Amino acid sequence: MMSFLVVHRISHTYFTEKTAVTALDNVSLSIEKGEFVSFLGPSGCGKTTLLSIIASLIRPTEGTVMLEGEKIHSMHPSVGYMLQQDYLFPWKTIEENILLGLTIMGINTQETRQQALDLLKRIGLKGTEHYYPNQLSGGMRQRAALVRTMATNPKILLLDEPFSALDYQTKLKLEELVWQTLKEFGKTALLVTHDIGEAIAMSDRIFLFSAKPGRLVRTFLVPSELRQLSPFHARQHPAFSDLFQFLWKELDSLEALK
Ligand SMILES: Nc1ncnc2c1ncn2[C@@H]1O[C@H](COP(=O)(O)OP(=O)(O)OP(=O)(O)O)[C@@H](O)[C@H]1O
Repeated sequence: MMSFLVVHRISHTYFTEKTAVTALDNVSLSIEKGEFVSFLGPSGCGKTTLLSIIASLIRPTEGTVMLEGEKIHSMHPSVGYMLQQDYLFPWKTIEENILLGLTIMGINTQETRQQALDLLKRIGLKGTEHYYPNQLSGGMRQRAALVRTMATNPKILLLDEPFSALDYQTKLKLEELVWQTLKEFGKTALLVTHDIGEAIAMSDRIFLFSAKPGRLVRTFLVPSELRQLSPFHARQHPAFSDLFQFLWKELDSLEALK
């Protein structure tokens, strides 16, 4: 049976006037429904490029992406994207920001509105509906961005370093919240991160990339005792530090190659 998401022989070269940069070289991988995977690798290994290709923001030089057996060509309502910056519109309230996605997708109904506002309450933003983004902290804004991404009920969430601009404490709390929310709704998620600990704490599998050109080097299955635990608890498990050290060495040797 075909996997939920299939990335097949993707290569991508950015052409500028003077140069050609091969960001990805023949990357193939597949992800199952409900899995949480991370892309880990040195800076410039093409993680963001691959995410943008999956989101159809970039058309790859070669290769295909299939979601549930169908080729993805253009921006797809089944794919939700969450970035390092929240990209909330400053002139719209939190509620308006969240409902905007529903309107754009043509699914702004009483039911979808209610679901989005319920999720907003559940993740601790009750009472902020009529605030403007600049009246909230960075962590609160990222939570609002999560609700906005979830509101359209995407089948897969692409998370491009959504925690990296936050202070450490807020980051740990948000990792926990995102993990729990996605598990509860049975979502499939793909996280781009530089942070080895974050990748281990959140993922079922980790894809390790090398840079220049970006290649998929190895895939690691996170041990089941860690996978069952939420990120906060996984970080305290003895198996966490073993895997951390192992991945640290792997990444270090890839950095040395640069
Ligand atoms: N629009 C662009 N035009 C030209 N080159 C680009 C463009 N976007 C990315 N690149 C190059 O492609 C390579 C991969 O970039 P990408 O942003 O995908 O890597 P990354 O692994 O996400 O990096 P980081 O972890 O630093 O965000 C880099 O060498 C980068 O300089």
